[in-house]
Amino acid sequence: MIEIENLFFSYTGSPPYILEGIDLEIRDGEYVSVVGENGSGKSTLLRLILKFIKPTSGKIISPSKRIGYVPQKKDFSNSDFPITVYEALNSYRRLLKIKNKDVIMENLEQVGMSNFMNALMGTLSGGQSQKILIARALMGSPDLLILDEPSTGVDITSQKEIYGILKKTNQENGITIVSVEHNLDAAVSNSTSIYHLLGGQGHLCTPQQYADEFLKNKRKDDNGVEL
Ligand SMILES: Nc1ncnc2c1ncn2[C@@H]1O[C@H](COP(=O)(O)OP(=O)(O)OP(=O)(O)O)[C@@H](O)[C@H]1O
Repeated sequence: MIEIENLFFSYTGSPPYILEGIDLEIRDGEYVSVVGENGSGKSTLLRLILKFIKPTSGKIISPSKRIGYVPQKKDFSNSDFPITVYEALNSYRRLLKIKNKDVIMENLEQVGMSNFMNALMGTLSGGQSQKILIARALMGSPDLLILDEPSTGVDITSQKEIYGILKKTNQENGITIVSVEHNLDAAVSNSTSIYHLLGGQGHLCTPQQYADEFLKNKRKDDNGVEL
């Protein structure tokens, strides 16, 4: 469980705050999508949960020891430093001090990328590289998986596959997921809860409530007619 109590945060340490009095409980096994406008503090909240940064005031209690993290999409097309999928995952395996090399294949299979072991990272599509980043994040058998916009820059087919992988990871392997989402339909279809950040404050709701309260309004034109 992650417990956030009366959390305030600003990058300068003084007002104005990006996050103001956040109270949030995420139970084990949940799949929470964090949504909100650009600049509303979604990635900042993830960084706080990951302990990359500290709250200005308030508390975050997260007993998770093994956290997998999928950062915002990276560009691997740097031909000056070609690295294969295997090499990328193997160096991460060494970093985590996992002795058994089989984890590389097991995790590639889990994301449907076992045929890409020898492919250069720079040659992968956006969706394929995102799946490799998910495989990497799953390598240490995390109990908590944190993702920052998993489907941004990814084609529609790969998006479906990625959400399928995440849903399976959550439902079958019981891994808690906290994911920043710009894809609001995916957030509604896949999550168990949605955390909506607005004006520095957050509101936890069910996917159905979010769809009813917010998505419906977004889909109306300026005259209130549903699009
Ligand atoms: N390292 C930083 N130093 C100072 N300000 C920052 C830093 N990172 C983000 N900010 C500011 O904090 C605010 C929240 O940023 P954050 O990236 O958390 O928002 P977000 O909701 O994830 O946005 P987006 O949807 O555009 O990714 C923004 O005003 C941003 O400019």
